[in-house]
Amino acid sequence: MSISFRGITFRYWRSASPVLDEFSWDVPMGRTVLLGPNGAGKTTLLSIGADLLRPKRGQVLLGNLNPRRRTQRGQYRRAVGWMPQQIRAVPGLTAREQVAYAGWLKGLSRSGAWESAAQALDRVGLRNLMDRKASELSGGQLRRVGLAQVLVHSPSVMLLDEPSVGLDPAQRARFREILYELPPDIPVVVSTHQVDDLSELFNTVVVLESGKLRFTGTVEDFMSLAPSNLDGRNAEIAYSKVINGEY
Ligand SMILES: Nc1ncnc2c1ncn2[C@@H]1O[C@H](COP(=O)(O)OP(=O)(O)OP(=O)(O)O)[C@@H](O)[C@H]1O
Repeated sequence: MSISFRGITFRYWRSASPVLDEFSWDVPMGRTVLLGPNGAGKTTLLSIGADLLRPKRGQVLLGNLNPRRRTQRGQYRRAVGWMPQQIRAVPGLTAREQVAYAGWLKGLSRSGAWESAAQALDRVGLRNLMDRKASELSGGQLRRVGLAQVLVHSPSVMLLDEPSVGLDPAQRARFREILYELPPDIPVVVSTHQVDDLSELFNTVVVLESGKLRFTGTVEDFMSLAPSNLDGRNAEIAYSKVINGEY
């Protein structure tokens, strides 16, 4: 299912200027990395996609589903997998209960959510900790619970806000594998500041700055903005060129 942002204008309460102004973007299928400086509007954009923030003007559509229509809102939200920057432990729940609860909220049956939670936690490498209270997990482990909360209900679109921050190298590698295993025919948007392994992982690069799309293209197009033979710094150079308007 395709997701698109159409003419979105969004301003935080009491802010002088909008974060997004008449912003439009058709999110491509496959894995897209969303880059951009601090404050560019990445979290705001993804939160609108997850229907957690409501734009003043414009709309976001998932196929024909419009979350502004009350009758379609539930279906829209169930179809979107959203991983926020901060994952909170639900007090009193184990990791498995927390993930199962997320699955149940997204429309799975109780027993389906329970089974699916175990599988999702296994995928993120937390099988042996799934009966531990979520509040007793480390920050990195809790982030993996957050990812499991997305995987548990097999969504039609995934919006992941800085999902690999705080993961140790082995878990970061596992995260890359999970991304790689996702079906190619759903849009997956990953906001990140890490540009080290773009070409292995992503189909599309998007750079957002001051609420505007400064670049959108394939990883090859993006990397070609930097001169060759830079020993792995190509993505950083390409990113700087886009941000400095040098291409
Ligand atoms: N709750 C809020 N109230 C007012 N302004 C906000 C709020 N949240 C974010 N902003 C502002 O909106 C702009 C976009 O913020 P946003 O968090 O979307 O950026 P970002 O690209 O995700 O940044 P980062 O890379 O630091 O996570 C920033 O100028 C920020 O200060």
